[in-house]
Amino acid sequence: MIDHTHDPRAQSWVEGAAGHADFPVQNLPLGVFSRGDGARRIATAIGDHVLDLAGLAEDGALPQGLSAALAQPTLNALFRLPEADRIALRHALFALLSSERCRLKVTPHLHASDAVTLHLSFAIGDYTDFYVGIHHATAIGKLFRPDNPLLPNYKHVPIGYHGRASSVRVSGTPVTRPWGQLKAPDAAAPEHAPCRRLDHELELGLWIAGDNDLGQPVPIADAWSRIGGLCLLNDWSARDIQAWEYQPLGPFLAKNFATTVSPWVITAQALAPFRLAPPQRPDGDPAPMPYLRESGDGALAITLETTLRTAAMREAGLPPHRLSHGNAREAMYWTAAQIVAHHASNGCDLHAGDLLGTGTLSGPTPESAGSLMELSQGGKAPITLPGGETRTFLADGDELALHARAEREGFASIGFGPCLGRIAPARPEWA
Ligand SMILES: O=C(O)/C=C/C(=O)CC(=O)CC(=O)O
Ligand SMILES: [Ca+2]
Ligand SMILES: [Mg+2]
Repeated sequence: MIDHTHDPRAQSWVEGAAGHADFPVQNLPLGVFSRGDGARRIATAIGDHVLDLAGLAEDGALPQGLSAALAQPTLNALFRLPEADRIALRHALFALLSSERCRLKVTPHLHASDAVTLHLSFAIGDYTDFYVGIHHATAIGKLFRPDNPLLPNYKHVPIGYHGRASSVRVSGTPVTRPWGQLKAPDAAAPEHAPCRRLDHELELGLWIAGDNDLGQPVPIADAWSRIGGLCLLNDWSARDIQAWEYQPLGPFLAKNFATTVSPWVITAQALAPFRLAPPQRPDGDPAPMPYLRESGDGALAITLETTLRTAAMREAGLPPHRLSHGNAREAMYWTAAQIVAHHASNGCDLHAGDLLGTGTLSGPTPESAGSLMELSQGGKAPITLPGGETRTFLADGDELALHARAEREGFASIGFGPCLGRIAPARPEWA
């Protein structure tokens, strides 16, 4: 059901918010900010401002039952509450920000976005990364396993691996080039050295809401109610370390040195109008098993983009260069709800603030590839950048940014805000 918070004609009185590219009043994402040495506080974004929800709640301007959760330094407590509470919060914020009469009450709690620091929005209990991008799985499979690109289980079971929550950081945190055991494709023996094939992976992150007890699966019909919201996620990947270490147990140190997420949680409520029918599965593909069978609207009308700006480009005043563009609907073989239902189908308990990555979201065309490994064809086809530099993988000083936008005819489009990381040089040798 579409409610009035999605009315494309609605506008906020906050200066610069009407028609804002990312944060018009139809978005109302949730996040955590601080000012100076101040404490972390929960906020929403409106135009080029953040609105302090803890402050508004202290003034009694938000539903009373939310005050304790809104006084926390993370979103965990808020996303442990029933979905109805976050719907009530969205409606209250929409009313406060779209009605001119509320200007006096709200204004003291608005802060310019460029005067605040944004933080990781949750204390992340667990992080799991899936592999739902079938075009990515096929392309990267060819590079890692030329004889055996898409493994026979892929179209039956959503493949995933357990990631590492401790090294997830918010957008803007530098990413230090990792050391590792690695083996160049043509080398006879492995060595211990800084990664030479540092890559990004363009993914969506799902923030889990609510809790299920150990032993209690999540039926597919309930899976969307367990998705609190989405963010962008960059699963930085050391391809030379990965190629050497990943068999037989899967990614380990090639992936867990850093994962970057965008700070704002684009809520499930904000995304409701952007849920669409998934693309038809090709003829001959197996139907999903009953526990994964979803009614009609599991795909997401979200466009995706990756940009790169090197140190030399910054120095020369050149803008970021678009590396890829595509969309989530075309990229995802399994939906957000299917990976939640699958994850809990053995009784695994998922908790508010857990993070699930979709897997790399590459489209079917070369320009929509979600990693440099694909864009440079395994390092064989260097990419030429404005200014004349070339890249196969990331160099020190490179700044890689992911962007996403939910877009659909008849609705105000809403942005995610960037998910960005700059590569810092490897540490000096320590051993
Ligand atoms: O095909 C492989 O062996 C490995 C692929 C990955 O890099 C794993 C991964 O992180 C999943 C993904 O992002 O799609
Ligand atoms: Ca990944
Ligand atoms: Mg990672």
